[in-house]
Amino acid sequence: MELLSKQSKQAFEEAIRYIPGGVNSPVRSFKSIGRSPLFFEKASGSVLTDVDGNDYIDMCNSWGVTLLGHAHPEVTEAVIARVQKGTTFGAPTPEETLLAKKVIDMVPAIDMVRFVSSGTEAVMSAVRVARGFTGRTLLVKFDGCYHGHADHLLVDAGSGVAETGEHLTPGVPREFAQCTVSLPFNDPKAVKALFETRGEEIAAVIVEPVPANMGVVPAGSGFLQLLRDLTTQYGALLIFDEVITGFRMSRGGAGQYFGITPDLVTLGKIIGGGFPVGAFGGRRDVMEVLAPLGPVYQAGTLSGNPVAMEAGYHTLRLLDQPGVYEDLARKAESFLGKLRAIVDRYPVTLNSVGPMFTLFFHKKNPTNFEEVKGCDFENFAWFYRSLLKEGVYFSPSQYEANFVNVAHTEHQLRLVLIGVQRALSYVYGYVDNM
Ligand SMILES: Cc1ncc(COP(=O)(O)O)c(C=O)c1O
Ligand SMILES: N[C@H](C=O)CCC(=O)O
Repeated sequence: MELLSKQSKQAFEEAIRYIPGGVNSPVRSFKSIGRSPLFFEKASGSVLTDVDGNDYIDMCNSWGVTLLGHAHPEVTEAVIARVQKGTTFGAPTPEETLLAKKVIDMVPAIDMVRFVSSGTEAVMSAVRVARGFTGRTLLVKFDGCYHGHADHLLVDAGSGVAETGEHLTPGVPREFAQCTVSLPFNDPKAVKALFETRGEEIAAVIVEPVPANMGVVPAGSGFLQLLRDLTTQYGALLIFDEVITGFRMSRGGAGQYFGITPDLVTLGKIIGGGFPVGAFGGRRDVMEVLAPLGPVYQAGTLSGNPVAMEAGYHTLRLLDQPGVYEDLARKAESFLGKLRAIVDRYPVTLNSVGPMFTLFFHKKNPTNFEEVKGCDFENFAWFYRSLLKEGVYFSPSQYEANFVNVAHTEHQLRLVLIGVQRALSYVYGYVDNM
């Protein structure tokens, strides 16, 4: 059965004439899926509607943004009211302090916070702060983790960079990349060896506490604690990149979930309530190096934009109602248990932490980037195309995560399970539905 996507195809043909590859961020091009991308018209709750009028249950959630579901009425109402009063002033507004107080209240590791306009900016700025604070240069990251597209963070990165198969993207000077060391994830020996030889040069270790940009790959027991211990011992900072895990793994993010307090935290996605927002925060003495208080420069015309702040504040306020995280955890556990039972019948594995998950077309649960690279990408693409026909929208790459959100109903999740079951049976039962 063919998915009716005439309007999406036309929209794509038009877009590629004006926008490189027809998209403004590479993974959404469906390059690794082997078909043209869908173009979307609207979304509500957990249902996306494309320009041909097809509905999909959304497990991509705009790459993890829409934890409350799309177009939550209370967030929408607050945003409309704010827009009517002017959308940007390039000057401070009380909304920024309101959101800052909420973030500091929810995330134990954050004493002070600054807002920017994307996750990339948040990470780029946090790394600068770490270098300014320590007076050191070297940044340690992990293969397959993605921290946005700032030059020195694209070394052996996950997400769309992984699809290129390149160690470093062209356009980044080698000299910049030499300021970053990327180590295999879940390899304590490699981390210890680097600290023993270059510990005094290391400004910071940055890690996704639940890596999601090589698909979801959980940290092994004690790995995050080792990073905490070594950074403390050598006077380096520990940065948790919580652009995905923040306000998702728990009220206080992954730091609180794992009981580890980093020096700096980067945030994005959920914090903007669907608008372009990022944030970085952490220890007061570290954050105080920032201009205008201290010497480390960082700025942004639209930073702290009042509409985005309003959306973010109401999103966090709604997430912070009693029982929200408990209900989400219960729902995710029940769904993922059933999903596991389905995929166990195929040469496919499920990695999950909390409400985040990836189906890997691999017989063994991957524990690092090299193992993810061994997946059967052709079968993933076939599965993905089949799943779209079942009305389910996963993140369109083997190197990405999917999310159970607050808005998913039991019925929708049941339909996802049925869709996955049918899509897998097409792939492995060799039933031709193409
Ligand atoms: C962990 C992580 N850090 C940073 C980023 C960069 O965020 P943005 O795409 O908003 O620039 C992303 C996602 O893109 C991410 O998943
Ligand atoms: N993996 C990225 C974010 O988490 C995907 C978003 C993008 O690159 O457009």
